[in-house]
Amino acid sequence: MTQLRAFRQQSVPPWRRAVLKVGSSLIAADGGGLSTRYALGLAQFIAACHASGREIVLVSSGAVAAGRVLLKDHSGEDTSNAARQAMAALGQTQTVGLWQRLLDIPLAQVLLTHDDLRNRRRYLNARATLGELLRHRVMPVVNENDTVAVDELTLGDNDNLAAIIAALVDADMLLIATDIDGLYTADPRSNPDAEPVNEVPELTPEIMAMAGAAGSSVGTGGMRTKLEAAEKAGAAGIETILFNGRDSEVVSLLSRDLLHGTLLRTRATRLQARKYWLRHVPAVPGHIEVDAGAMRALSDEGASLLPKGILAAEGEFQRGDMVEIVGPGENGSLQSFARGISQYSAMEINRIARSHTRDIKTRLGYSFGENVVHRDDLALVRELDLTTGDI
Ligand SMILES: Nc1ncnc2c1ncn2[C@@H]1O[C@H](COP(=O)(O)OP(=O)(O)O)[C@@H](O)[C@H]1O
Ligand SMILES: N[C@@H](CCC(=O)OP(=O)(O)O)C(=O)O
Repeated sequence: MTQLRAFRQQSVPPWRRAVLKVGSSLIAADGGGLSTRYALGLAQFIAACHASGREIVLVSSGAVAAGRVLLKDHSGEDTSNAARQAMAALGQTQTVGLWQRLLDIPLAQVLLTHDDLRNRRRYLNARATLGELLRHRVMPVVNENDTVAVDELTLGDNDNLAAIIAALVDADMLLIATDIDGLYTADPRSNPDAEPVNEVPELTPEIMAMAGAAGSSVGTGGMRTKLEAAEKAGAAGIETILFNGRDSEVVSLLSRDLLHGTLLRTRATRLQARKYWLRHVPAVPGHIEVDAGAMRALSDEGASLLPKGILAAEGEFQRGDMVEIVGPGENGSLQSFARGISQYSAMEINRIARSHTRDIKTRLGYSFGENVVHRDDLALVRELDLTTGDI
């Protein structure tokens, strides 16, 4: 490749929690299995972030590339799904092992499929688990659950998964480390005149058209899936950074919040995006009725809804459903003043209504946490009226 124009230096917007996606092209050199060559610099970056109190969820590819080398004698050039899935299963332990060797931080393996995240109950469970891990300062290392996710394995799309995880954990930033300096106006491997794109204020069809396929033999999605990921993250109000994880100087500057790469901005703020989403997810028939104290706490104090203030649940909704929250209105009537995602089904709520949070476990035999509706999953009707939806 001829010498391309360099990316200029710019500041990284402030962040505290980020999802870092590391592609196969970084932890598995072409065809040679796993290598610490580039992973080491990225691990140092992670360690520096961790030491400064920041939180990172690592989405690491590389399982297939790692497993391929180990299965070589058996599979040869076998590219059937089953063979690739076997490679992924074999390579996954190696991938997490590699990160654990390089990092003095406890790591937790999390394998997910897109299907898991489309299912609202599993989505809540995954969110709770990741939240709990981060609270304990453990770094989750996420990959697709390739054993069951044939679609993902065919498409090889950890970029999009990373964006969904970023929204799931309410990250401030999506960091995508790859084998190229950033986005160019065209794939530089076939267009030597391609120009660097330092900043994308908004993802337009013209920008999307710049993306080509994967450049290396181990990478799968190419620039296209990275831009799709940025679009998804952007819709959740999260900005994306693309940078070259092979360039030790670039990685080390990133620890000092200096970027040589592409910053993909979003016009939506996280709050706007969340309220927009809360407004547009259809509510199921049914509601949670709360007392005047809970209504005040939710409306005026920004509190989450606890069982103590709940009088009853109506309808047959399930954990993860969006429901109306009603409280005392004029002349003894009920007034709908908020909507939110319920952590408990209607049946469960009726068993824990009026009780103290510490009694949830005794009453149900299990607990999904103290909040029946978490503040982040709740929007007041008056806020929804103010939201224009124009984001
Ligand atoms: N417009 C573009 N700008 C930069 N890279 C591009 C572009 N279009 C296609 N690419 C290719 O995308 C590759 C990165 O994607 P990929 O190989 O899937 O990496 P990873 O394993 O990190 O996911 C680059 O090496 C490059 O060849
Ligand atoms: N889940 C698979 C591949 C996922 C994938 O998206 O790969 P990449 O394009 O290198 O990020 C693996 O770990 O090998």
